[in-house]
Amino acid sequence: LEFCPDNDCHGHDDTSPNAFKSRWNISVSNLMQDLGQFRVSCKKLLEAFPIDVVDGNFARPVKNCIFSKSSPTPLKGPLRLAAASKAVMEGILDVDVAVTQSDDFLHYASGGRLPAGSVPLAHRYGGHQFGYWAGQLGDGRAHSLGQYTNREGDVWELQLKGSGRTPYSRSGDGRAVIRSSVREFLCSEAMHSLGVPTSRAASLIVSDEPVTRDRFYNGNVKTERGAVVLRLAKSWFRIGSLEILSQSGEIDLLRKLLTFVIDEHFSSIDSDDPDKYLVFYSTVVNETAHLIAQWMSVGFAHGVCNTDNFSLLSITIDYGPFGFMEAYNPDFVPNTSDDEGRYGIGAQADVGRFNLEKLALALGPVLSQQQESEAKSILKGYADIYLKTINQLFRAKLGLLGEQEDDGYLVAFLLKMMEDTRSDFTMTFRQLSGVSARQLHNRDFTQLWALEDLSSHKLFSDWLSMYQLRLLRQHDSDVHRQQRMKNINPRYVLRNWMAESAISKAEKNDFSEVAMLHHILSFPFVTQETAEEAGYAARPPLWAKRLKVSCSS
Ligand SMILES: Nc1ncnc2c1ncn2[C@@H]1O[C@H](COP(=O)(O)OP(=O)(O)OP(=O)(O)O)[C@@H](O)[C@H]1O
Repeated sequence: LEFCPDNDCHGHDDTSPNAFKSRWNISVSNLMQDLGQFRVSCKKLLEAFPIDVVDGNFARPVKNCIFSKSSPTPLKGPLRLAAASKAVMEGILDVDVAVTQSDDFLHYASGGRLPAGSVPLAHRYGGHQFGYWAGQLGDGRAHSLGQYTNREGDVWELQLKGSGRTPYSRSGDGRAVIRSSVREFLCSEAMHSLGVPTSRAASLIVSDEPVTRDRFYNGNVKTERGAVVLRLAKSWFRIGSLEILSQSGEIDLLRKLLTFVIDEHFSSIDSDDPDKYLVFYSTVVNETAHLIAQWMSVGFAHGVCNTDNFSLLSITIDYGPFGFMEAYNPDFVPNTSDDEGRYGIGAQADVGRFNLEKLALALGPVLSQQQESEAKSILKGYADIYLKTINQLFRAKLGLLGEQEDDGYLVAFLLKMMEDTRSDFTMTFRQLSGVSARQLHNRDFTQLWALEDLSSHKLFSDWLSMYQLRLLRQHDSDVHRQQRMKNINPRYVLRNWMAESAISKAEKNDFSEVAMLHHILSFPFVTQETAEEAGYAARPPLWAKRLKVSCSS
């Protein structure tokens, strides 16, 4: 409810700037209304690191730098604003969201014009992809515009994604299509509202520029259209940012980057501590375990957990072929590109450990032998941190207070029944949040479709008796339990079919459904009339089963 003053918010359809202003009753006096005043700085990044200044965005191997200077290639017009996040524009960038309606904004947010102070940069990184070292990757279609320090004093790094070739584009065209850009815009904002650490998205601009993609890698090449997302994060550095320096023996630069990241983003680490890299490692291990547990608690499968997509700040980055699990299935794979299920939902915690092992290897050259062995012990603790966190999160999802001996069993029992009955992950927890003790007692699940599915399990009554007993033992009011549960079990997540429906309209320049989803998913815990009418909490439509998500973007 962060940005909505109306506690009973049932969604709002009118997303025009005037409607925004009257609805939120905001004062725009201290928000920038003229984009000419918006200023970023690249000073810190330019001063901290050697920069590759070779001119031109031609693909090449790059050495001894962290960034290359690289200018965006403006999207070919006509340009259209497909979506803007008021929360990001006003809450982070101090800019009145009404300016997104201007012609100027279309150019600033798609690479045609640069904000004051910007020296656009492409970041050099590498990574392990699907288990193997892939060598130099880097921002092949993203440009960092610079850092913005907002009124709160928070520093955010702005990036355009889909803004043209860079030295890291390899054989790529530097573009992103509407389909994947709508997904990134909607999902990163939705994840924020779910309380999951993530990059943010300010806007989505679409163009008529033709972009060809072989969507399912089957030779069926189609022309789509290019789009650019203006996105931001406190930092875009990834595990792969360190790996490339370590792999290519650039150890001074590795130290420099580590010092920068620690000084800027890990304020609790003492820069004089001889174990600072180890403390840094331990923090990333801890936070990555938490992040993946949070993904699991909302049924989110990232889809491409390569080390170049794992942030050093442990935020979710790179929204590609992700998916929210519907029917509960620990083997759920959100896309058609991962035949082996390497990045299936149930494999994410293990893949997290694999990536953290690669991080430890990348740190190897700056660690003593003793520290390297301590890093190994730290990684051994990862599983415990993950299990402790996930148990906590799932206990909370069931409304349990404190921790009792059989809680783990109660959760595991429920998940097994969900797997057997293929009950919907999101709605099973959500509907459990809404049932009273009396309804539980009477097994009254009328119109609660996910619970009806679940209760078809032959052991459901046994589980329910255990659950009721557990609730009775915690001497909690029914109302409080339900409220707690409703605040953490979302009613709406970005299901693939919802995104697909909005995308097919956006591809015809109708952005109404993107706006509606964006708004609804900003309040995922609040029942909203528009969302109910759209069927977002109903059983997924049959056509949803035929949908496929590809990695091509
Ligand atoms: N169309 C493209 N043109 C140039 N480079 C590309 C293109 N698509 C992907 N790449 C590059 O391939 C690598 C892997 O792509 P991936 O899809 O994981 O990243 P991304 O979505 O482009 O970027 P990010 O992780 O910043 O969101 C990255 O180095 C990326 O920049």
